[in-house]
Amino acid sequence: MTTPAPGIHRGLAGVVVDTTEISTVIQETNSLTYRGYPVQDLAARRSFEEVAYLLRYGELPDAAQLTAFQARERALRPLDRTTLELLTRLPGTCHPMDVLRTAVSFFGAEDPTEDDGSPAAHHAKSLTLLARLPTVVAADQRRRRDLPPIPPDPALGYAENFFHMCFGSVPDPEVVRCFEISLILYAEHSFNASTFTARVVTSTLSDLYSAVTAAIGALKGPLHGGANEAVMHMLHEIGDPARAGAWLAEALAAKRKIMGFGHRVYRHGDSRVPIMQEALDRLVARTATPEATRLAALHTALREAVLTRRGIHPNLDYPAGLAYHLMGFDIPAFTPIFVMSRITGWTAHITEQLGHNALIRPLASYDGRGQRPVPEPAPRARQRGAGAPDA
Ligand SMILES: CC(=O)SCCNC(=O)CCNC(=O)[C@H](O)C(C)(C)COP(=O)(O)OP(=O)(O)OC[C@H]1O[C@@H](n2cnc3c(N)ncnc32)[C@H](O)[C@@H]1OP(=O)(O)O
Ligand SMILES: O=C([O-])CC(=O)C(=O)O
Repeated sequence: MTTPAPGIHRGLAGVVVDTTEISTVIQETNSLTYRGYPVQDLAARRSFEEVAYLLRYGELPDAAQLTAFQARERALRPLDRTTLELLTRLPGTCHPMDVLRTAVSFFGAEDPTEDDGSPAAHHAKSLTLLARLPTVVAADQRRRRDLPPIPPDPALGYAENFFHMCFGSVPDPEVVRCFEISLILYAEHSFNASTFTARVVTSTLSDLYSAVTAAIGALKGPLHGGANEAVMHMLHEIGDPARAGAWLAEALAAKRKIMGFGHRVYRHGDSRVPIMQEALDRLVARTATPEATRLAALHTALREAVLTRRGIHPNLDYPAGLAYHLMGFDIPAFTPIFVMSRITGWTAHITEQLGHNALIRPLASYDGRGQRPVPEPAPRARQRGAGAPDA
C-alpha cells in the first residue's frame, strides 16, 4: 500500500469529524462510557433493556419507565406472515447478515412513516427494530437447521427470549447473564465503521431503515463485526492448543490478520475485553466439556502468543466469538447477534446526526492521470453511437 501524502488521513485515522453525547472511547485509559456511565458498571449492574433505554433517551429508566419500555418491546417482537415468508424465500446459501439486511430493508418498505425523521418517529422505529431483529435472527438460524420458527414469548426478557426462540428453552441464569453482558458491551462504540456508515446515510436526509441497512453491510466485514465469526473459524482451523504458536508463526509469515486482535482506537487493550473474558471464563467452567476445555486452552494460548510475538491485544470479538459458540449458536449467527445489540447505538447516532446535521462529504486528493484530450471515436463506434443497427 502506498503511503498517503501529508494531510491525507487514509481510513480517516485520527480524524475527529463531529461531536457526540452518546459514548466516549478513551484511548489513554482504555475505557468506555455510555452517556457518562462506565460500561463495566453497566455490565455489572444493569440489564440490556436498561442500557438500550439509556442509549436512546440519555438517562437510565426509573422502574415505571422500564416497565413501559419492556412492555412495548415485548409486544413488538412477532413477525407477520409476509415477513416470515420473505425470509424463507431467501437462498439458504446466503449469509444470515444478508437476511438481516434484507429484513430491515423490507421493514422500511412496508412502513408508511418511513420518511418521518422526527424524534418521536425515531423512538418508535428504533424500538420496533430492537424488538424484531432477534426474531429474524432466531427464525433464520432455525430455518438453516430445518426447524420451524418459535414465536417470541412476551413473558421473557430480551436475552432469555432470544434463547427461547433459537432453542425452545432458556439456559441457566449464568449463561443468560453472560449473553446479556455481551449485548451490553456490543451496544455502542462511538464512530466505528458501521455507526459512521449510518451517520453518512442519515446526513443525506435519507431514512432510518436505509441507514441501518447500510450499517449492517458495514458490520458484516471481517475487519469489523464479522471478526467474531472469523475468530471461531480460526480456532477450529488451529484445533490443538499445542499448535497455537506454530500456527501463529505461519499466519504472520503469510501476512494474515489474526482475527479478534487489534483495534483502530485502543492500542493497549480493548476496555470491554476483561469483562467479557471473565464472563467467558465462568461459562467455560460451567460448561466443563472436553471441547470447551480444549477451546478455552487454545484461546488462551493464542492470546498469549499474539501478545508475546506482536504485542497486539484482543478486541471484544475474541472472547465473544468463543462465548457464542459455547452457548450453542451457529457461527454465522454471531455477527447478527452483534446487530441485535448495536441497533441501539446505531439508532441513537442516527437521531443525533439529524439533530445537528451536516452533509458528510469529504474531499479526495486526485492522483490519477493528468488532464488529456478525449480522442475521436473509432469509425465503427461512431456509427453505433448514431443509432445505426449493429449487424
Ligand atoms: C468490534 C470490532 O469491530 S473490533 C475489530 C475487529 N476486527 C478484527 O479483529 C480484525 C483483525 N484486526 C485488524 O485487522 C486490525 O487490527 C483493525 C482493522 C481492527 C484495525 O486496523 P488499523 O487501525 O487500520 O491498524 P493496522 O491494520 O494499520 O495495524 C497496525 C499494525 O498492526 C498490525 N496488526 C493490527 N492488527 C493485526 C492483527 N489482527 N493481526 C496481525 N497484525 C495486525 C498491522 O499489520 C500493522 O502492522 P505494520 O505496521 O507492521 O504494517
Ligand atoms: O470502534 C471500532 O472501531 C470497532 C469496535 O470495536 C466496535 O464497533 O465495537
